[in-house]
Amino acid sequence: MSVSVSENSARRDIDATKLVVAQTDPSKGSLRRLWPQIRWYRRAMFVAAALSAVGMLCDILLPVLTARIVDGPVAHRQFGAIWRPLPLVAILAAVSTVTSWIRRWMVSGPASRLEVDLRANLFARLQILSVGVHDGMESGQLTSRAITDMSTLRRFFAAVAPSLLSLGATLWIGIGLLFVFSWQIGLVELVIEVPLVILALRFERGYGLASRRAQDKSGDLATIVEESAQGIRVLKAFGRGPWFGARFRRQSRELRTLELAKVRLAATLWTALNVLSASGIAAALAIGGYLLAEHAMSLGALIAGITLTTYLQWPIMGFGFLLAELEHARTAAERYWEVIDTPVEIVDPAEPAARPTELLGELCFDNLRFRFPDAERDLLHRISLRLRPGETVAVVGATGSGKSALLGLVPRLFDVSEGAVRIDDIDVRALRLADLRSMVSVAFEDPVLFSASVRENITLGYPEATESQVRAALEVACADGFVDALPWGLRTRIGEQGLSLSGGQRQRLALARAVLARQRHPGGHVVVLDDPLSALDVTTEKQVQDRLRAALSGATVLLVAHRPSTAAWADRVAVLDGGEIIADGPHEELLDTCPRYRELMGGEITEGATPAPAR
Ligand SMILES: Nc1ncnc2c1ncn2[C@@H]1O[C@H](COP(=O)(O)OP(=O)(O)OP(=O)(O)O)[C@@H](O)[C@H]1O
Repeated sequence: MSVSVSENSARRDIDATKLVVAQTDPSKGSLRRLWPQIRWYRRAMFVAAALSAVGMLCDILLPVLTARIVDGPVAHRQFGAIWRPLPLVAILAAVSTVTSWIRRWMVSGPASRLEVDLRANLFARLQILSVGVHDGMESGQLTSRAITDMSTLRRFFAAVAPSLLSLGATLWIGIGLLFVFSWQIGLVELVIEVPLVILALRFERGYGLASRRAQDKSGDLATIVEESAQGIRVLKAFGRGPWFGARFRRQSRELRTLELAKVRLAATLWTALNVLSASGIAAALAIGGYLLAEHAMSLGALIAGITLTTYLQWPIMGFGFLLAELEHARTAAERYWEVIDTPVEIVDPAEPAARPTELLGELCFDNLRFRFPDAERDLLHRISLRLRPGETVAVVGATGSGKSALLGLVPRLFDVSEGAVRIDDIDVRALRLADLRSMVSVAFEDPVLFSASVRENITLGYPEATESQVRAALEVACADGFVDALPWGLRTRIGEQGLSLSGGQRQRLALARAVLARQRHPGGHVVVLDDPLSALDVTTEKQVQDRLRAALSGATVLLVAHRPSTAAWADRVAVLDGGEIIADGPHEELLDTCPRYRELMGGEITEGATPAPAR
């Protein structure tokens, strides 16, 4: 795969992500850390909260008007005057309805944009995280973070956060009004707030934990679905569909248990809130009835007090629902930050070296040592190898000897632990990643294709390639024949990971992609090929090799070879054994002089083949 993709946009995204991390303080709560990122959205959120509060206030003022009517025209039997406050009642009802509509309409656009922005941020971060970090991440977890968690955050900022703000305001204004009508009823409602706050705090802790477990589990479930879709051939061939199905059912049942635990917690809270608000209404009725009997309260005030207490039932109950949503959002934000906070190990240097104006393509591995971050010992050590500009060198070694890792050091998929990889005498770590990757084209043994057209897949490293350049690259990879035979030729969309193509066809498209990326830089260029012809039959391999030689003329090529035919094609072969290069020379010469090489090339077995030593 060529890695010189959309360099400018990648650079922009990287910078944007750095900014996000710099602006946030990891010691703060996960939702509070989003505050600087949603600066542009805050106004919409506060306006939405204000509109929501206005709507609720209108609803609260209705009982006040009712009290006026009862204590005024009704008490004084002036029935003709009853109609006078009615337009005001209609206006309050209309304002409540209209503000609710405007709030939804106004906030939906910005909230969706916020979701898109956060998702883009997450994706940009994933793009710059190193291959090693990706190796340790489950694809389903990433999918659920990028899709479900971001939707949860949108819902939170669009509806939950404004409602929480307005609900708090409504509760306090409602209680204040209650005090106006009757301090006794107001006091009852105020006392109810104390257990409410205690309940909310306890619920928050328990529900937050349950919500985190459930969201993680749903990521695990997504991973199983993705793995089963990608590995459907293996599962069918080995008849292991039922086994995978049982795994899926087990995880589903675990998710159900976690979700039920959440429901139980929420149900307990809602029941407690119900009891609290019903107790409030009962107490208000008892106190109000007593005061009315004692002539210490008017009938209008009693009606207003009871209606207000009943109305405040909704904010109290709604509080429970909003708290649950708040916990979902907090968990979603936590999972978002986990990705954003993952350290980026492979980054641009602070002061990058200039890209050589005329690249010669000399590639040098300078006494390097390499160990995977989570590994206990070095995979490669004392590696020194120099490729002259335009030279083709094959790396041959036993399976697992570190050939792919060695190749991955060139475009900085991994970084050396010691020593250096240099191109034209410049340490690859001194170059901007985008510059480096535009100087290096890569094709892997396991070709990755995307669910896009054949053309889009091939031009990944050179989107502006002309039709004739694309055709030339296809011809080099001997892929023109089968591509022409596809229903829509180059425009044919291939399935996810190119699964509708054979292994050899996919490999040839990946090779065409690397060849095309090389054409973008006609001068010196470095091409890294990780055994890209392994799935081809011998005749096609020979044909591709002949064409590759012409197409890659002038480029420095480092390739992994397993077969003698591929090794013989190179100018020189480096034999990797026990983490070191034990021999280096032309294929024929090494066959004569290096027993280990003979063995690797399928000759006689020699004694003392060395595994990578412990370091
Ligand atoms: N991200 C990683 N973290 C730790 N170890 C890894 C990682 N990736 C690969 N390895 C290990 O490093 C060793 C070398 O892997 P590498 O893919 O470079 O071998 P290779 O020589 O290319 O093998 P093959 O010929 O089978 O493709 C293997 O033992 C592998 O398990």
